[in-house]
Amino acid sequence: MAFFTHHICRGLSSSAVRHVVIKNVTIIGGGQMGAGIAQVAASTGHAVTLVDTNEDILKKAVKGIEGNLKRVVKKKFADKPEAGEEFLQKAMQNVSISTDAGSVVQGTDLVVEAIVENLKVKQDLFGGLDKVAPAHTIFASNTSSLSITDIASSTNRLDRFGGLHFFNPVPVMRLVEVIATSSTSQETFDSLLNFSKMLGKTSVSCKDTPGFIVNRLLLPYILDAVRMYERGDGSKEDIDIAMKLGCGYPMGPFELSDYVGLDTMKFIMDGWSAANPDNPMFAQSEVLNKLVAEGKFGKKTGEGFYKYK
Ligand SMILES: CCCCCCCCCCCCC[C@H](O)CC(=O)SCCNC(=O)CCNC(=O)[C@H](O)C(C)(C)COP(=O)(O)OP(=O)(O)OC[C@H]1O[C@@H](n2cnc3c(N)ncnc32)[C@H](O)[C@@H]1OP(=O)(O)O
Ligand SMILES: NC(=O)c1ccc[n+]([C@@H]2O[C@H](COP(=O)([O-])OP(=O)(O)OC[C@H]3O[C@@H](n4cnc5c(N)ncnc54)[C@H](O)[C@@H]3O)[C@@H](O)[C@H]2O)c1
Repeated sequence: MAFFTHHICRGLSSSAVRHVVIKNVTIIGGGQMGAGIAQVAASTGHAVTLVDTNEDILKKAVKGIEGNLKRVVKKKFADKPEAGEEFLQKAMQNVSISTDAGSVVQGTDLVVEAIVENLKVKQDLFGGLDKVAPAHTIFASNTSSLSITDIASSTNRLDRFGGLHFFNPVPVMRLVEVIATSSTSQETFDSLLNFSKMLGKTSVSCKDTPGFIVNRLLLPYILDAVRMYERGDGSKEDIDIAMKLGCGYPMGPFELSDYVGLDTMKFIMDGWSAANPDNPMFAQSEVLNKLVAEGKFGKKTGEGFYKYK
C-alpha cells in the first residue's frame, strides 16, 4: 500500500515535495540486473516480486540471491551469526517469484523493468501492464541505451514513468542514474530518488539523453577499444592490462564487455547505429557480430572475448 509523505527538498527553498513511499516492488526480468536489483531491494526491507517469462531463470535468480546474501552475512555479521541468520531469513522472505506480471502488479507501488534491451519488447510489456496496474504505481526502466520517453509512450502514465539505471553488479555498484523525461512529474522523480536512497545507493539526476551520463561516456571508450583490437593495434589482453594498470579501472574494456553481456552490447550498438546511420563511430563491429552469432555472450554463457569454463 502506498502512502505519501511530505518533506523539504534541499535546493528548492522550503517548498514541500511529495513522494510515494515505495514498499512493494515488482521487478521484471530475472537476469543479471533484475536479480541484483531484487537482492538489494529485498535486503533493504522491500517486498519484492521478481518476474520472468522463464521459471528456470527465476529459480536460478533466487539461488543466486541467496548465495550472494550468504556471502554478505558471513562478512557483515561475522561475530553475530544469529543476527546474520535473521537478516538472511528476512531478506529471503521478502522475495517472491512469478511468471505472470499482469497479476502481480496489482498490488505494487513500483515496477522496475530489466528485460531484454529492445524497444518494442519493452513497450509491449509496459503497454500491457499500464492497463492493469493501479493508478498510483510508478513505472521505471533500467534500460542502458533506449529513450525513456520512447518506452513510456506505450502507456497512459507519462507523469508516473521514469528511468532507474543501475550498474552491474547491482549489489556492489553504488550508483543509480535517475532519469526524468519532460513528462515525469516532480513527485515521481522524488519517489525514484527516495527509493534509490532507501536501497543505499547514491543517485545522480539525468535528462533523457542518449546513454544518460555513464553510458554516453562509456560507449565511445569501449567502441574505441574494440576498433583498436580489430585493427590489430593491440591484443585484447594488452588493452585490458593497460586500462587496469594505467588507469586503475577494475576491469579492462573486454573483460567489462564480457561481464555486461555481448548480447546486450549488440542490442545497444544496433540501436545507436540505427539512430545514427551516418556516424562511423557506430559502424558494425565484425568481432562483436561474430561472437554474438556464435552464442558467445560473455561470462553468462561461459565464453565471449575470453573463456570462463
Ligand atoms: C564490445 C562491442 C562494443 C559494443 C559497444 C557497446 C558499448 C556499450 C557500453 C555500455 C554498457 C552498458 C551497461 C550498463 O548499462 C551500465 C553498466 O552496468 S557498466 C558496468 C559497470 N560495472 C563495472 O564497471 C564493474 C567493474 N568491475 C568491478 O567493479 C569488479 O571487477 C567486480 C565486478 C566488483 C569484481 O570485483 P573483484 O575484486 O574482481 O572480485 P571479488 O569477487 O573479490 O568481488 C569484490 C567484492 O564484490 C562482491 N561481489 C562481486 N560480484 C558480486 C555480485 N555479482 N553480487 C554481489 N556481490 C558481488 C564480492 O563479494 C566482494 O565483496 P567483499 O568480499 O569485498 O565484500
Ligand atoms: N548487463 C548489464 O551490465 C546492464 C547494466 C545496466 C542496465 N542493463 C540493462 O538491463 C536490462 C537487462 O539486462 P540484463 O543484463 O539483466 O539481461 P539478461 O539477459 O541477463 O536478463 C534479461 C531477462 O529478461 C527476461 N525477459 C525477456 N523478456 C521478458 C518479458 N517480456 N517479460 C519478463 N521477462 C523477460 C529474460 O528471460 C532474461 O532472464 C537491459 O535493458 C540492459 O540494457 C544491463
